[in-house]
Amino acid sequence: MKKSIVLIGFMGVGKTTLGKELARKLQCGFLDIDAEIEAKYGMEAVDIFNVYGEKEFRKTEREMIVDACQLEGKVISVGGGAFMQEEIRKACMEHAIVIFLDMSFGYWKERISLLLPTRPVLQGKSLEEIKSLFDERQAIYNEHHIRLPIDNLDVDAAVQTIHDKLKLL
Ligand SMILES: Nc1ncnc2c1ncn2[C@@H]1O[C@H](COP(=O)(O)OP(=O)(O)O)[C@@H](O)[C@H]1O
Ligand SMILES: O=C(O)C1=C[C@@H](OP(=O)(O)O)[C@@H](O)[C@H](O)C1
Ligand SMILES: [Mg+2]
Repeated sequence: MKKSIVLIGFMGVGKTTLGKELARKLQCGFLDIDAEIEAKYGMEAVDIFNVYGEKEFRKTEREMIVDACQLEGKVISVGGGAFMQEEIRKACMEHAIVIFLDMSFGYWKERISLLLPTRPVLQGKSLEEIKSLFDERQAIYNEHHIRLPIDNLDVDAAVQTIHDKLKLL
């Protein structure tokens, strides 16, 4: 596998979880950009947003992803907001294989309580506001090479399906 694989999709759809397992199955390296950003600042994303602001988080996210997506043979999970930046979308689409993990809102909202404490972007928002954000973000995920509908798929099934789709490329 020469090109790296970049997993995109809304917060909490399983990019980090599946990325780790996919890398294990493909026997290649795994990079989670949020974990890299958190390691750089020595704090969690919620605190980076509070202390340095979202603008700084997005700048670091952009620099790291533009570099990482040009590496060979890695599975890379990016944050759900990364594709809002055109520079990131362009670099990933050019250099990597972009896989969109596509979950319906009905299914996603069952996961919300798991996500609230660690996702700064969700904090202080009503369910309607989160639904609007979810709908807005779907447009930015339209740029991808492979779409994986992910409702009802457990981690093993999702990894197997991605593996099968990659073989067809
Ligand atoms: N296929 C799945 N089935 C059930 N729960 C999942 C699945 N994938 C992820 N999760 C759970 O959902 C939450 C968010 O997963 P995570 O991988 O962090 O998503 P993301 O990186 O897209 O934000 C975690 O608590 C994780 O354990
Ligand atoms: O959607 C977003 O704007 C964000 C998603 C998060 O990553 P996950 O998609 O892995 O939760 C993380 O990058 C940060 O909290 C911002
Ligand atoms: Mg993640």
